Amino acid sequence: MKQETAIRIQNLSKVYYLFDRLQDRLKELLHPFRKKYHHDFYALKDISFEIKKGETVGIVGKNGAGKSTLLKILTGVTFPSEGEVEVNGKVASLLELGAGFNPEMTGLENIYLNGTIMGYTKVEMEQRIDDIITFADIGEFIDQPVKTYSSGMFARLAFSVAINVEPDILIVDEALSVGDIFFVNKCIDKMREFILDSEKTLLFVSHDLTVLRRLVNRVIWLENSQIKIDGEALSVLDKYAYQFTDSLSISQIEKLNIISTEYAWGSYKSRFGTGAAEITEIFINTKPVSFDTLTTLKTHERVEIEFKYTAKKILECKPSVSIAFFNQEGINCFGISQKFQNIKLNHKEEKIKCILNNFNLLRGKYAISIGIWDTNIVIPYDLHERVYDVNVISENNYEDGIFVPDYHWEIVSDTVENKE
Ligand SMILES: Nc1ncnc2c1ncn2[C@@H]1O[C@H](COP(=O)(O)OP(=O)(O)OP(=O)(O)O)[C@@H](O)[C@H]1O
Repeated sequence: MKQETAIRIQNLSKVYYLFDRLQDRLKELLHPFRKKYHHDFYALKDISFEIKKGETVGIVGKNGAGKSTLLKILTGVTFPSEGEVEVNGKVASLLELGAGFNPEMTGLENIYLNGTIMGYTKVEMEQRIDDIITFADIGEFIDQPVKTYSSGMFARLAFSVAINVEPDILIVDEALSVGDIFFVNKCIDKMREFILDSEKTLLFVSHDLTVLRRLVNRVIWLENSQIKIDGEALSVLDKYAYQFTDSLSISQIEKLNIISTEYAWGSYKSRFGTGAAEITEIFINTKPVSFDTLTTLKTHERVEIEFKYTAKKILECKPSVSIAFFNQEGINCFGISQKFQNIKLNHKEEKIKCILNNFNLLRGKYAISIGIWDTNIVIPYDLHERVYDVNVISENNYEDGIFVPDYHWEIVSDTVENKE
């Protein structure tokens, strides 16, 4: 079945008129022969893309790249200078702080105001009001004017309204960054619930690449008002992140390709790299593992992770290898790497083993990434990103959290009982 279009943008540009001096604006307005005093500034230049229903799309780019302008056009807050915009479905948005809210009205009044803007009747909003108030969790402030809210409280209310009005398309612009970690996680869970429905579309702008990795399966990278790359999330995010490493030029970044999509069946699993070397086999505690095995590990036990690799061509550079464990929230619980000065990258198969003497992650599901890289761990040759699933069992019920340090307890007080 052909997926329907949620958003289609064609040759979209947004031009702002910039004036060197304040009075130039007035001079231009009043000039009898319409003399130009401004120069054009393109916040967006000739952007085209299509988003299908059910897609979850992240937008990244440095400050001023044009991300907010794009979302403002999609939500009708501002208009395009050129090009076409087509949006199919009910849109709820969480744009920059304050947008769509009346500061003089209470939180409760603003909920109804937003509902009306979205096309809901008062009765329809009354059916949703309890859910909105419960999720926002801002206590008695719901009856106070929103001008008295902290930025975090404001984001709570705005997100709660946006997610609870059952939109077809949810557009979120960075606003969550002001929320505390608990609220941000709560919002991410809610957005995951939202995108489970294959008809729903999410468009999410963030500078937080970890949050994006957890949420989206496609990323559009904006640079200098244009699309630089539009593609599979993990691949684009990694390329985006690499630009911040001094040692890699943009031309090298362009050469990074997904070498296999063999494992890319979950939104968090992928395999990519330049392909100069390839990991061929992986064993955990001597058992071979693949993308569909689930390995059980026990806290405090010795764990051995072994892998084989071969290089496709002879490389001068000495390789580095890495292993990382991610929990279900996508948090990197630990990552360890090693440079090997004494092995060469050539056609010979090499075997590497990492021994974790006292494995200290606590109960839960984790995904392991394993990679072979250049010496500085900047260019991946073959990176299996969160491919190998493990289930960790912890027998001690008095230990909880993500990991347990190497510890013991001692009684240091000098009481009679203790001396016995
Ligand atoms: N009303 C305006 N008048 C003139 N220039 C504007 C206006 N609004 C935005 N711009 C400019 O357009 C460019 C894109 O701005 P935009 O807010 O879309 O960037 P962004 O990618 O969202 O940045 P950030 O990450 O800082 O939020 C910037 O250079 C900004 O200065």
